[in-house]
Amino acid sequence: MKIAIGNDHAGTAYKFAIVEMLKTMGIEVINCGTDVSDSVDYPDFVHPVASAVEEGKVDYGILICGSGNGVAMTANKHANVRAGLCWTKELVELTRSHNNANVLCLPARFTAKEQALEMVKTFLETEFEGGRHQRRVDKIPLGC
Ligand SMILES: O=C(CO)[C@H](O)[C@H](O)[C@H](O)COP(=O)(O)O
Repeated sequence: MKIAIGNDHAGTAYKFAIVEMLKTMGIEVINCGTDVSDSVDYPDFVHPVASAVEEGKVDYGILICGSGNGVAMTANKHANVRAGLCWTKELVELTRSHNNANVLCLPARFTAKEQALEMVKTFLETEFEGGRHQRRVDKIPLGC
């Protein structure tokens, strides 16, 4: 499995913790985020992750900013990207099982680091249910 990860200055510390965990799980990680805490603009670090998902270069994307909203809004501009903003394990289960999310967006300033790690694990372990959810996901793109 291959994952692209991106973050702004609010998500740097969480990014490093997530990358370390993913590597111990044997997952290849492409780091598209900033590695320092100097102020940056999140879209600059989101588009490379969303493009990698859109083009099928990675299986999933993970994005982290302060609230999670900016990265989610940016990623969802890309075709075939379904980015879900989650702050509980239950929301992660739902965004995978019902929405077939391929990008997980995390709010670093509103969740504990341990909880963020648990949410990433849940994201990778939860399967899309298909069925009625497939029909709905198929209707998400404009023009459908
Ligand atoms: O949460 C964010 C975008 O949705 C970003 O992390 C921004 O950093 C946030 O808007 C706060 O900005 P600041 O420059 O860190 O004060």
